Amino acid sequence: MGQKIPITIVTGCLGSGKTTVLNYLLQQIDNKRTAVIVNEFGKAGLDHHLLRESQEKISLINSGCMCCNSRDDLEQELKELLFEHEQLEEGYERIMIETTGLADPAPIVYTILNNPMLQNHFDVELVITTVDTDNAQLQFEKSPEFVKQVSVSDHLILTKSDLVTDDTKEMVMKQIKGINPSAQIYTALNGIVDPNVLQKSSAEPTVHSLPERQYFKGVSSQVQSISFSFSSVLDWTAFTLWLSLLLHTHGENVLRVKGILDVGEEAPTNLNGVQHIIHPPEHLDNWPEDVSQSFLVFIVRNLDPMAILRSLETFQRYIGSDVELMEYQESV
Ligand SMILES: Nc1nc2c(ncn2[C@@H]2O[C@H](COP(=O)(O)OP(=O)(O)OP(=O)(O)O)[C@@H](O)[C@H]2O)c(=O)[nH]1
Repeated sequence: MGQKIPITIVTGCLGSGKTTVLNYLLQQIDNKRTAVIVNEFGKAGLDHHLLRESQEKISLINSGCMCCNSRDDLEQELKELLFEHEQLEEGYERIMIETTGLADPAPIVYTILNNPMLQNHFDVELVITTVDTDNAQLQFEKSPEFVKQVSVSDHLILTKSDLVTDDTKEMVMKQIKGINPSAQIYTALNGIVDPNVLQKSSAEPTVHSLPERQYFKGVSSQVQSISFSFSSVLDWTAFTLWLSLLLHTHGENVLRVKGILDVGEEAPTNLNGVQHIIHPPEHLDNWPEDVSQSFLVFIVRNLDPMAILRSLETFQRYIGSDVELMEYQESV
């Protein structure tokens, strides 16, 4: 089997600038080797037309929101792209999926990870969320999807900052850091963004720069993050058993879990999960700079983070290492 084809999911609230950013990025990369799947809500899809000018291969899934009811479509679309990929002299280098503004990205990731065939050929490498700075305040308060999109993202792109004051931009920045301290933040002006936004950083996840506690109201008020460190090598089997039990019971409320774990090999294992979905763990080549021991970060909603600590402490005998609380952050 060849290398897996990386998938980038671009999500963000309705009208937050996903298509604008995607259009720009497609002009910056070898778009002949990039396939784009656009999922639009409603029968008359528009974004794929906007993208078509810059793009050879573009598919539209418009039977509804992909996270709710179009997962079969997505599966089918990816299988077709794989078939094409194998026919092409130089196959696809990357697949980009633009979701509807209503989408919770987690089920999309789940569709891919839950299908052995897709899992063998595709790797969900990045989730990118566009954040409309002008509307972010309202979305924090009113849209649980928005909070989920921010929570599960690797990279966040602040859009439309030309429409707001510097103070508003600063506040939105603090709010999104409060929800997802480890995401990297970029800014786009009318879609123009640093193309490195498409590169997964080797330093992710980062828990060393957790921001100060932020205060704001809204849906995000129930979102909290907590991180732990481990003093010695972890027993991987016991650890995954513990994590499976936790996610089985509380998966809905665990928006994100990330970690760098020492499981007794030369370099650590990168753990990455979105809600109850855990990506296949990735063996890193080296320890990232500034990281010398295992750590784990959770972003949770409606779940007492201290319950995770207590549970870990109960299990630490089996996991093989003492656990220590690193950071605890409430978004309220
Ligand atoms: N002023 C300003 N307008 C922007 C910026 N980025 C995008 N827009 C505009 O915002 C509107 C919505 O942008 P789209 O890229 O269509 O947003 P979208 O997220 O793809 O929209 P949906 O697919 O409907 O969810 C368009 O009119 C864009 O021109 C920006 O940085 N500044």
